[in-house]
Amino acid sequence: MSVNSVREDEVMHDVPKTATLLRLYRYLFAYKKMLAAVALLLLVTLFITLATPLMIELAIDTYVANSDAAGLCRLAAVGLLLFLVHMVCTRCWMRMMADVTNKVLLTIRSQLYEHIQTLSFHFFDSRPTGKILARVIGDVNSLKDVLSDSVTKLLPDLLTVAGVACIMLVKSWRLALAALLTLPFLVAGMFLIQISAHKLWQIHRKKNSNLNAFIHESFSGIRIVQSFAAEPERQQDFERCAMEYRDSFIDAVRIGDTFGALVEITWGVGGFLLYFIGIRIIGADEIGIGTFLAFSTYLGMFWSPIRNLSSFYNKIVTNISAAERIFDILDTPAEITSLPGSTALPPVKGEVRFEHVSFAYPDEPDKPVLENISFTVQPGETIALVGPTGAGKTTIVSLISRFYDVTDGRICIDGFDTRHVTLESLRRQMGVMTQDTFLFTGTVRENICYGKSDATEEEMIIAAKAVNAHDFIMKMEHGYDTVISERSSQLSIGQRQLLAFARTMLSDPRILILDEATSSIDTHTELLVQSGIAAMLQNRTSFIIAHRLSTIRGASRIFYVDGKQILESGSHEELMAKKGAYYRLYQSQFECI
Ligand SMILES: Nc1ncnc2c1ncn2[C@@H]1O[C@H](COP(=O)(O)OP(=O)(O)OP(=O)(O)O)[C@@H](O)[C@H]1O
Repeated sequence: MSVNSVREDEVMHDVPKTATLLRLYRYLFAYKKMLAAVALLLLVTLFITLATPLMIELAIDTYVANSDAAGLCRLAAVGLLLFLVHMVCTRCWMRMMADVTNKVLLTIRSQLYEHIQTLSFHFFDSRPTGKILARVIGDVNSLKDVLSDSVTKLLPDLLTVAGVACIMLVKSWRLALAALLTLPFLVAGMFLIQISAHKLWQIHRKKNSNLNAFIHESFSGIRIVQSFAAEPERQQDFERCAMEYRDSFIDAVRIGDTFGALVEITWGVGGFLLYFIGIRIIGADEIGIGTFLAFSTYLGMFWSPIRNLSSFYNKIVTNISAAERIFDILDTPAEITSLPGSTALPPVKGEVRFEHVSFAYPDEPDKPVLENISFTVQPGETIALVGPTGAGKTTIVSLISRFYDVTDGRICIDGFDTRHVTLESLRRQMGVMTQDTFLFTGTVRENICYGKSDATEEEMIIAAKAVNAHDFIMKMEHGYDTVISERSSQLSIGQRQLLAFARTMLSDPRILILDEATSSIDTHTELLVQSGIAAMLQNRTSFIIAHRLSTIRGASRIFYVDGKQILESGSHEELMAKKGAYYRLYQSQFECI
């Protein structure tokens, strides 16, 4: 199976940067009215900013030159008023933009989460969970600045540059051209730099993802790490991942920094050309001192937004790879979905029929795990699946819940092809319990009612009593309101299983799939678990990957799975009498129990 590991960089499809950017901006355009208001406020502030040097020019060349104190005071009053308007407008657009940006991030994150939930097991099988976390959390966060700066910096800076250039051209086209002569060099330089910068930021995002995955994996498996005293090795691996992360960051930042240097150089040369051409070629006497002063201020006003634009461009190059990674997941098709025209599966009795089913995992289509399997299980039957490890027992039960689609043949529940009924209606009638009993952080009550949130107190207690969970729950500090954590170290393995049984019992599935845990638990809990299982099996069709002797013997039929087939099927007595593969397995494994 090709699995992307914590040590391996993810493979991404190349998507044009402009396409990614436009797709990102579509989220912003959903807030057109707010953006229009922000743009209006920005225009007001821009107008005031652009008018300031003209007011200075007016003050010096007219009022100061003519010693007009009254005129100067009137101009100062107008200046103060404009300053206040500028301040209020700035506060308003900043708030509105922060609001829009946060709403967009929430939308993207929700879409990601919703989409990832629909993805098949194949998606989760093929990458570490930490890499998924990196996309939902880190990558989404890094879009924040791009989104907000696109409106608050890009728009005013572009308008400022255009406005200043126009004013400069109108006032003295020769001075303006002299000052802006270096601009084409800047644009060409930035284009060249961004090619390598984008690649380096893509690498950095992948290293960030590896580090996330490593940390997630290490702490999820901390018990194994500690029990093998493997902390030093893990530490070394961590340092390697962290160093790769750091180095990739330094490489990317270094090249990103050249954007700034390029702007400073072109700005400096532009300034020199302004003074050189202004004084030496045009002649200082042709230009008034006020005009020269205004021009110098405009030069700063022109290059300062250019510097902002270059750092914004740098930000886009830095973060576009995060957007690419987000859209990469959003574009991953949900392989297992309700097909168009699917109808809801009506409440079933529980007949399960495999018709010539073959199956290969999506990553290894040439290696079939099951070949041409056919059987029918009647409602209420208990089927024990046994066989050597890797034979395909888990695969068979995964196909019943449609966690994967069959490669060939079909699976019917009460005569309905599982691919032609809605996924929700199918899975709502199934109870799947794996060996790894997963409990959510929350109260015991929330965990039991997970599949049936509207269950009454009485229903919940009946379910817990039926599987022998009630007594130990009542002994817990707060009974059903005791908070347990995902790992719930305060619960034994057997108790965790009993809680999971109660959860399944309450949801009352017509078809139960149970991967029996082999873990050893104390004799008393073992007895409770056994009778819990017996209670769950009543009145429903059950498939159990069986390890317990009591389950195997009590099953209606046993399927011995091996060589991609169900080699033998029948009751315990029938298969023992046959003296075949099941008999040998039983002799070798179970006689010693
Ligand atoms: N997600 C997967 N992708 C690719 N191959 C897989 C996947 N899961 C299992 N396999 C392969 O399919 C085969 C059957 O696996 P399966 O888990 O069904 O066996 P099993 O009989 O349940 O084994 P065990 O008793 O050890 O749990 C094995 O060869 C296994 O390597």
